[in-house]
Amino acid sequence: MIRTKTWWMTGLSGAGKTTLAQAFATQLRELEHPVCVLDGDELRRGLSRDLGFSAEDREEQCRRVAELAKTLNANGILVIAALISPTASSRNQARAIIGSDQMCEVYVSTPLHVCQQRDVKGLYAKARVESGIQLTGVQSPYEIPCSPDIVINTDQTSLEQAVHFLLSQTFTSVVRD
Ligand SMILES: Nc1ncnc2c1ncn2[C@@H]1O[C@H](COP(=O)(O)OS(=O)(=O)O)[C@@H](OP(=O)(O)O)[C@H]1O
Ligand SMILES: Nc1ncnc2c1ncn2[C@@H]1O[C@H](COP(=O)(O)OP(=O)(O)O)[C@@H](O)[C@H]1O
Repeated sequence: MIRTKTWWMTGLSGAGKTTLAQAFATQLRELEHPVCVLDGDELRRGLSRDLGFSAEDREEQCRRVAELAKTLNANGILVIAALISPTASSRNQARAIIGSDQMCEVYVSTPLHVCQQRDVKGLYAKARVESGIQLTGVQSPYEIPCSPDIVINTDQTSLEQAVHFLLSQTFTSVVRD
């Protein structure tokens, strides 16, 4: 059994958070662990549709997702949160809500130029012509995590390798605990 926890994936838009979160969740489900993916982009279409991308709204988005994660964890469900969570304070707030022992901070460290090349949603192209969109890493800051538990650069690590690494870390930590 894995101790109930939350993997908090932080990184730029296009870094690979959603892709990695979904692939990791699939593997955990195959091992019969109940798991819920909380994706920032998706939650902003419902629960957080009142929020924009000001510094205050981003902090509030992270707070809401952390509260959800805490409740899910308390009900025995593993959580993978995929949020840009651009500031140290937003991630520290999440840790304070979820609990230090439960939260595993995963920095998806794919560099900006790779995210720009991928430009999955066309946001980087839009940011080149619209200065008002406050895109993270372009017009809005992203603070690099100081001491993440895990770092994954999807430019240098395949999806399969990254998921395998996350699984191996999960089971090592169970043995350690
Ligand atoms: N200005 C701006 N900056 C950043 N992101 C933007 C912006 N506008 C729209 N989007 C889309 O919103 C998704 C990020 O939402 P998050 O809740 O993860 O962001 S945050 O943690 O509150 O900063 C993000 O999803 P991902 O690409 O999956 O990261 C974007 O698709
Ligand atoms: N090793 C990898 N891990 C995850 N995504 C990758 C990898 N290599 C390429 N990609 C691609 O990068 C893009 C990442 O997009 P996405 O997962 O939506 O990022 P984010 O959620 O961080 O915005 C996807 O199109 C995905 O197929």
